[in-house]
Amino acid sequence: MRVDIENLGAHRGGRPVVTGVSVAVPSGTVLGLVGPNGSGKSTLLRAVSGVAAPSSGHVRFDGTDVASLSRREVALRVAVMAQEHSEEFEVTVLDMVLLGRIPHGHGFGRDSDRDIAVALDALARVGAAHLPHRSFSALSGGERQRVLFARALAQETPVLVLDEPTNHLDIAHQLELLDLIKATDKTVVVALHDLNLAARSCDTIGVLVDGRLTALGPPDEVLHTDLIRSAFDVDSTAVAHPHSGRRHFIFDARRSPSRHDGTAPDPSVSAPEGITLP
Ligand SMILES: Nc1ncnc2c1ncn2[C@@H]1O[C@H](COP(=O)(O)OP(=O)(O)OP(=O)(O)O)[C@@H](O)[C@H]1O
Repeated sequence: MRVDIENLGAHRGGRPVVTGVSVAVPSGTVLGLVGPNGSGKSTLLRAVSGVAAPSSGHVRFDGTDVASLSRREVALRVAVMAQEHSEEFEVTVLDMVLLGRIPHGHGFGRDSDRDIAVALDALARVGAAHLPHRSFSALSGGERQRVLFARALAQETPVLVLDEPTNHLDIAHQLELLDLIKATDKTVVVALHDLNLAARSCDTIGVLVDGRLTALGPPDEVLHTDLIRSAFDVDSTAVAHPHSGRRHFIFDARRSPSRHDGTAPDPSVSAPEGITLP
């Protein structure tokens, strides 16, 4: 399912925090959103998933404006994994994943054999096949995160909106989850903080700074040392991965905050021998 974000604006706490964002996400591709803390990634994702109405612009799923859809119609199209979770109530892991089946007319004890099979399969896909009868509130942060991703998968939607889904995950589970995202035929919009993992996992990268999309394109075109310096105030060195040849960043130092001051790249910074700068 194609997702079109058109000239989107969004408020938070009565204040505009996202302005004029336009991105077309072709069906089956992964758009990664990166940007500093507070740059508006979660706010944009809330608007894209229909959780909060945009203050201006449109989000369309295969041409249909999200604003024209009922909550159930939205939930049949997009599954959301939010950053903050308030799911502290006592439920088993299996029941938590079965909540993803509610838009299909099931859930709350009316689960069919298929619903349970879908939920167990989703748990197996995120490496949580051993957890279904545990209490959700007694899980570790990383286990919870994987269960919530399983719930999103169990919703069987063509679109996934994921806000920092790798939070709390150990490196093996980060890679596993991102590989699952990459392998799925779903359309995915995902906020990520790790630029190297984002480059590895996303077809397109959008960089948000102060609520505006400052760069958009394939990872190799968008992510470079100047961009990292201007968006994050961080000096970095780009190296070619010895096996894949893919560009990889080593983060050298936090600069004193200087965003938007037009600071030119420091000419004294050069590549160590054997290292390729972009
Ligand atoms: N509930 C809220 N009420 C008021 N302002 C909010 C609320 N949530 C976020 N904001 C503000 O909106 C702006 C954008 O926040 P948002 O959470 O979208 O950024 P983000 O890029 O997802 O950040 P992070 O990387 O820290 O998760 C920030 O200035 C933030 O302080």
